[in-house]
Amino acid sequence: MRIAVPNKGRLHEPTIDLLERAGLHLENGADRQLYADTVDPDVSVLFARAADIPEYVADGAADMGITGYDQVQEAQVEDVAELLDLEFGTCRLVLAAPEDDEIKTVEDLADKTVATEFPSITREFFAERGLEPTVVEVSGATELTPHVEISDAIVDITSTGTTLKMNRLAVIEEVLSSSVRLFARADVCEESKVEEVRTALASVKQAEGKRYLMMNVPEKRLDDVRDVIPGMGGPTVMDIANGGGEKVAVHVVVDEGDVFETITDVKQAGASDILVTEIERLVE
Ligand SMILES: Nc1ncnc2c1ncn2[C@@H]1O[C@H](COP(=O)(O)OP(=O)(O)OP(=O)(O)O)[C@@H](O)[C@H]1O
Ligand SMILES: O=P(O)(O)OC[C@H]1O[C@H](OP(=O)(O)OP(=O)(O)O)[C@H](O)[C@@H]1O
Ligand SMILES: [Mg+2]
Repeated sequence: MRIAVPNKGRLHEPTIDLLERAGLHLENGADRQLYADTVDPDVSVLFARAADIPEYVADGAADMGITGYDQVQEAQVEDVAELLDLEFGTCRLVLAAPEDDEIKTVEDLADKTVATEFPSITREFFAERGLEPTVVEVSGATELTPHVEISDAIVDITSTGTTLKMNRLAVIEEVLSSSVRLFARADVCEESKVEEVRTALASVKQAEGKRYLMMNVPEKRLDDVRDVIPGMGGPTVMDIANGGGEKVAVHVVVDEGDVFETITDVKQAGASDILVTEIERLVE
């Protein structure tokens, strides 16, 4: 089973980090190498450009892929299925034109020129409105093109909006909203290794923003503590070895945002020896 992952750019690091946290530690994958092994002898990694990954998965160069939803849509590949939203690389593809221009609506672009790194998505966006502007494909610095008379408007990625602002461009409409996805070729989706990888990555996402709380509670106060715990599926209660049967250990998973309040509440309810730890993975 081979997973295609971004070889550079802003998605590279977070993707490798995610694989590592999922337990798929990379081996022999020094910089600039095309392939890397993982600790799992049945899983290897292929490094590729973010834009090429959907094609590689569809063609069989890899079986699974991790890249932006925008790239998957642009590649127009058939027979690949999305398995998981990895919730990073969050951005929007937007149609934008110079702030001081007379172009204010999608319709204003009917006979105009739009520059983009995403020609398929752009053509489809306009076609849905019965419009067919000239679409010019560029491979970067799209935001400059309206200012050098290559285009009247652009379809490009924005997240903070800084680049658009710097180039005095205003959003006309959102074309697509994107984040990084895990996907696989349809013919391998049912394979157990694919499900294993999906579960491992999902478990990392599940654990994000969660904390594990452990505490000791006098048995007679257990109900009071239980009442103030917001955790998932209720706490786990265990006898403490040599605890004389008077105290029990309570373990619970809570949202990070609830930790502060929960500690105060359980303490008041009689808990002591409270420990808070991070969770690496959580398989529900
Ligand atoms: N500003 C951004 N904020 C969040 N996600 C982004 C942003 N820019 C790009 N992305 C996401 O990252 C993907 C890859 O973009 P990136 O800029 O890393 O590569 P690239 O410039 O296409 O790669 P290359 O350098 O190989 O041409 C995009 O398709 C999109 O999904
Ligand atoms: O809304 P913002 O936060 O300003 O982000 C938008 C910018 O981010 C991306 O470029 P990137 O930084 O990846 O550079 P690139 O053009 O070299 O890909 C994208 O192409 C935009 O130019
Ligand atoms: Mg980029």
